[in-house]
Amino acid sequence: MSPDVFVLSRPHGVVRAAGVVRRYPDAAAAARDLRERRVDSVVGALAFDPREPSALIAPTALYHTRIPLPGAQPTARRLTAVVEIPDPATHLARVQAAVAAIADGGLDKVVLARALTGRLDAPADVDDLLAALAGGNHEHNAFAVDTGTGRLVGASPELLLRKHGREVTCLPYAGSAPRHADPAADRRSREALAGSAKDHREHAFVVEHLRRRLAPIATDLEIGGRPELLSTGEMWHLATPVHAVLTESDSTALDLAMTLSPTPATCGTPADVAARFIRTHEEPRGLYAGAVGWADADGNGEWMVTIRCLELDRTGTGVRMWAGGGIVAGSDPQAELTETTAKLQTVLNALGVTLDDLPAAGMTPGQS
Ligand SMILES: C=C(O[C@H]1C=CC=C(C(=O)O)[C@@H]1O)C(=O)O
Repeated sequence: MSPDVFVLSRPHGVVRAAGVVRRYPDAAAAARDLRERRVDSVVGALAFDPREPSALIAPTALYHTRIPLPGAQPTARRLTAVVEIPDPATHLARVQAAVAAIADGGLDKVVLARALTGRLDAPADVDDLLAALAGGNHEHNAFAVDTGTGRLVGASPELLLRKHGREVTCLPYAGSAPRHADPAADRRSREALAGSAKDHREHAFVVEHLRRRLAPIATDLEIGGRPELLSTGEMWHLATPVHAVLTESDSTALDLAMTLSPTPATCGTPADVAARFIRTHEEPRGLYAGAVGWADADGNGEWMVTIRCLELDRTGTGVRMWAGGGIVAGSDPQAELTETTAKLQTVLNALGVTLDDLPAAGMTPGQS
């Protein structure tokens, strides 16, 4: 298994970290040590709920290369003892409850997630998994974090922030439609998303959150007009480029990640009401739906929204994966369940597990 405690592959290159100087479950302590240059860099994962433990590390060394990870074909595996958390009927009921809460007022958007756990027939090698994830999307996105109890591994397309000096770029994603192998069906799915008022509403909450958090700390703030349509191997998404120049240069990329995360791409609007809804209805998310990335003491770094991911236990056979979707007025529960299944395909494909192997899970493949 890889000796690296952290790997982030992006289209512009790979950042790796080796060795552990210190582990930080407390993100505020890591951010303070980095700001005060007590450590040179911090890598890892911020929890979704700031009150839950993060998995941050001050590593011995950080390495940058300018080439993304090469992709590789997944190794075929079997996943057994599959459990869906919650079961599909409960997820449908939660979506209905969210739509009702939105209709009652006081909540505009909430992102509801579900998890799937199981056991692989052979331990997953993190390097193989990273290569399969990087090979599954045209940007070669992939990440892996040593959490202390296992590995968090995934391929998030969603850039929370990239910071170089005072320059910041973000690429928020929200609004989704599944990809299809048949080009005509794939085009229809893309066009349906482009014309979906519900998905554009869902997307706008994320952009508005970034505007509100960045405007007070930026001299320049440019936000794209109509969202772009971008794709992963499995999904179409609406995405809006954001560019900001920060007023001051003292804050690090980790400080900024903590200011921006979680966005309404994984939590909701208003944030406190959505977070309460999630806490009441869901099992704790841990690291899913937080942020994963690196930051150095010069203030630079890059953080992705922690989606399209799974956690492997120490043995490399116990696996938990998640997918969520934004619920707004007009969301259809069955379509939301299908969307989470399509999003789970990112990690299922990389694991070499097919839906046919999951009859016990009651998962319904997206139409193609
Ligand atoms: C919360 C997830 O995706 C987010 C990112 C893109 C599109 C999303 C959506 O359309 O709901 C979600 O906000 C996930 O993949 O688990």
